[in-house]
Amino acid sequence: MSQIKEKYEVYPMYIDGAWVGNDHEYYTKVTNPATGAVVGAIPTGGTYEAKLAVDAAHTAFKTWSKKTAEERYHLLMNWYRLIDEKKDEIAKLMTIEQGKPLKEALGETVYANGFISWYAEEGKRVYGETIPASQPNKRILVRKEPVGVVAAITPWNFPAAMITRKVAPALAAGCTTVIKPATQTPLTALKLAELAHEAGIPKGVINVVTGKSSEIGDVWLKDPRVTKITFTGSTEVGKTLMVGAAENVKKVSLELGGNAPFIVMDDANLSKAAVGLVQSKFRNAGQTCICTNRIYVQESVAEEFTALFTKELEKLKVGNGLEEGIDVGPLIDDAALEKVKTLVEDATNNGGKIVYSGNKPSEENGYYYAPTILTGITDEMACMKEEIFGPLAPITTFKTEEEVIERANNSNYGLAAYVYTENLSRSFRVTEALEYGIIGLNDGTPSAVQVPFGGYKESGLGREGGHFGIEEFLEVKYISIGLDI
Ligand SMILES: NC(=O)C1=CN([C@@H]2O[C@H](COP(=O)(O)OP(=O)(O)OC[C@H]3O[C@@H](n4cnc5c(N)ncnc54)[C@H](O)[C@@H]3O)[C@@H](O)[C@H]2O)C=CC1
Ligand SMILES: O=C(O)[C@H](O)CS(=O)(=O)O
Repeated sequence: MSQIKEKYEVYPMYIDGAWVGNDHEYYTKVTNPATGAVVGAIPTGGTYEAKLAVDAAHTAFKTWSKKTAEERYHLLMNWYRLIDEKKDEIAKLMTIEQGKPLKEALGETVYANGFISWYAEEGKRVYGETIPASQPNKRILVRKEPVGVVAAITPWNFPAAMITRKVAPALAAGCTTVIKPATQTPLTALKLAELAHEAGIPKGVINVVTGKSSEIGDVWLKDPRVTKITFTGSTEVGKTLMVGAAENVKKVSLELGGNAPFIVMDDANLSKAAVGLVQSKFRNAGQTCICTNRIYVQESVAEEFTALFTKELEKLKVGNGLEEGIDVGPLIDDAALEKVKTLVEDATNNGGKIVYSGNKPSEENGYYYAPTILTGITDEMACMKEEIFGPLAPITTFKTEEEVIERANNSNYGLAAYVYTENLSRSFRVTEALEYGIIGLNDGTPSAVQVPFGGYKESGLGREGGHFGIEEFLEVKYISIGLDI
C-alpha cells in the first residue's frame, strides 16, 4: 500500500455515483504551487477505472437522455445553487491546487457556474425543424438528439470552468460524461462532482477518473460507446487525441493553444490599452490560452505606451494567492517556470532587453516569476513563436497597419487577438483581417458564457459557450415521412 495514502488526505474518484480508489495501490500527490506543500493525494487510476466510468455513463445514458429538458433543467439548477452556496470553499481549493489569487479563483467559480445556469436553460431550446417537402405525400422532420457518452479531458489552468463549459452543455443536451481532470488540479473537479451528487444528478451521468492520462485517454478513444471527445489543453495533445479519434471516427471538440497578438495603433487610447494589456497578459499569471503573447506597438507611440504599461505593472503584487491583495500567483510547476526563464534567455541573448521586472516572493518552493517587460524584440525570437504561458510581455514595434496585420497573422495559432484603436473604419479593417476566432477590440477580457469560444488554425476545432456550445453535443436526425394523401 502506497506510503502516500498513510501521509496525506486521499480524494477518491467518483464513478457510478460512488467514491472509489481509497484502497488503490498507487496514489499521486497534489501540491500547492505557491509553497510546494502536498495538499492531498488522488488514486492513480488507469484502464480499469476508465472502463468502469464508461460502463456507468453508458448505462446512465439510457435514462438521462430520456428525461425531459425541463427535468434536466431542475437538476442542473440544483447543482448551480449548491456551487453558488459553496463558491468560497471551491475558490480556496482552486487557489491551493492551482495557485491563482483567491479573487481570480472566485471569479472563475462564478464564471464556471454561469455555464451551468446558461445551459440548464439552453437545453429547453434544442429546437428541431420541419422543411417543406417536394412531394405532396411527404413530410420532412428534423430532430436533434444527444450524441451519447462524452469524454472530457481538461487542463489545470481553469480547474472549474473548463469542466462546466463542457459538462453543462453535454448534460443539458441529454449526454452523460466521463471526465479526466488535469493531474495537477483534480480537487476542484472532485468537489464539483460531490456537489452534483448532492444535487441529485443520477449516478453515472457524471464520472471523474484521476490517474494516468494517456492510459485513460486511450481507453476512451478506443471504446465505441464513447461518441465524443472534448478537450482543452496543448495543441500537441490535441493532435494526439484527434489522431486516436480517427480510428472510429469519434467526434472531437478541441480548445488548444494560442499565441495572441496585442496590437496598439497610433490612434489608440494608450491608457486604456495599457490597462487592457495588463488584464489580458497577467490573468492567471499569464496561463490562459487567450493571454496576450506578442505585443505590437506602432512606432510613434511605443515609448509613451511602454511607460504607461510599466506604470500599470508597478501596481501588481506577486505572491501566495491565499493572501490579501495578490494579483499574480505562481506558475503551475517547475517546468512552466523553466520555460519562461528559457524564453527570456533566448530573447536577451539575441538583443532583447528587460526594461522592467517586478518583485516576487523569496519563497524558494514557490514557482514564482515576476511580471517582466522585454523590448527590442524581433519576430524570430522564441517568445514570439511559442505560447509563453507566463507573466512575460515581449514588445516589438511596427510601422504600418498592413505590416502589423501580416505579422500578427503569421502564426499556426488562431485563438485570440487584441487591437486598440479609436478609429471606427480601422477597427473594422483590422478585426476583419485578423485570422483569429476571438478578438478583443479595445477589450482585454473577452471571455463570457454566452459567446462562441474557439480558434482558427491549430488553436482548435468547434466552439464552446453560448448557443454554439450545445450543438457540439447534438446529432441532427432527418426523418422523411411518406403519407397516404
Ligand atoms: N488551451 C488552453 O487553455 C491550454 C493550453 N495549454 C498549453 O499546454 C501546455 C502544457 O500544459 P499541460 O497541462 O501540460 O497541457 P496538456 O495538454 O499536457 O494537458 C491537458 C490535459 O490533457 C491530459 N493529457 C495529457 N496527455 C494526454 C494524452 N496523451 N491522452 C489523454 N489526455 C492527456 C492532461 O492530463 C490534462 O488533463 C501549456 O504550457 C500551454 O501551452 C495548457 C492548458 C490549457
Ligand atoms: O483555457 C483557457 O485559457 C480559458 O478558456 C480562458 S477563459 O475562457 O477563462 O478566458
